[in-house]
Amino acid sequence: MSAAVSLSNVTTGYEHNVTFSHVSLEIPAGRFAGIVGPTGCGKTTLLKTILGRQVTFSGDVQVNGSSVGHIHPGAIGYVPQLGSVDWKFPVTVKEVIMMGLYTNRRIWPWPSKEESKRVHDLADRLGIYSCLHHHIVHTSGGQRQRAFLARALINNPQLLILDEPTSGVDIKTQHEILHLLSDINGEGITILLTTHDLNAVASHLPWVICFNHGVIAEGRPCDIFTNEVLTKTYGGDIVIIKHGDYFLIANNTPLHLTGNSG
Ligand SMILES: Nc1ncnc2c1ncn2[C@@H]1O[C@H](COP(=O)(O)OP(=O)(O)OP(=O)(O)O)[C@@H](O)[C@H]1O
Repeated sequence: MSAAVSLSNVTTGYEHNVTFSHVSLEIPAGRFAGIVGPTGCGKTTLLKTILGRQVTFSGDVQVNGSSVGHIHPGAIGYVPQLGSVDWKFPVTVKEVIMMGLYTNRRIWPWPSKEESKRVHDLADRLGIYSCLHHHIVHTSGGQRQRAFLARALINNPQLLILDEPTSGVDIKTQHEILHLLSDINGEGITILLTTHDLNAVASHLPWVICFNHGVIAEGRPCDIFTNEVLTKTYGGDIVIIKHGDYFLIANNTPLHLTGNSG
């Protein structure tokens, strides 16, 4: 497999603070990988580095064999953390999807017939056709995630990057989103996402990268999710419950349930 993403000795951060240094990482084309690690460990910064939106202090970042500064804006689809989106902005689901078309620095703002068809086809495929004309504020977390996924896919990217696509939705919607991403990956699109949900990674993703200001380990979840690696990544308090081929990762902090006895 050729590399969809290649980081060589990359150091980056904000002003004088280094977020990670001398990171080297290769994502082969066609991979479906999840990046996990504690809050503030640099996962979003890593994604922004791959997107070419993060100033690097040193090192080299390549996407599909080209330096990240030289790739076509539509070549990477990006779904940001939806927690950072201003939902009061008056747009419909259809307008959110169409925003993806404007990366092409076009002058004419209206979609062509062919682009309109693409918007409708994608909405249909992602299960949001019926809410295309709904204001985004009136949609559910799962529908918003799908709308932004459609926006990211509208230019037929080879690489799809998602920042916490499973946060803020219920377990069923999480599974649906991960199934959908797995289908999209099956069509040959490389997918890289971040998540805090280790169990979702364990059950849906073929590859995991444990990150904490650098790559701690990477591999198949069944090989990588060990006490040793998770302790190195999170600093402890993680237990892994194994049952046959299945495993469950839990926080070791005792849970004190308060009763209603008053
Ligand atoms: N724009 C910014 N300016 C200054 N520091 C920043 C900025 N964005 C992030 N940081 C800092 O860089 C570090 C890494 O942040 P980053 O958002 O990459 O972590 P993360 O692993 O994605 O966190 P989370 O899981 O909470 O989303 C943190 O210490 C954060 O405070």
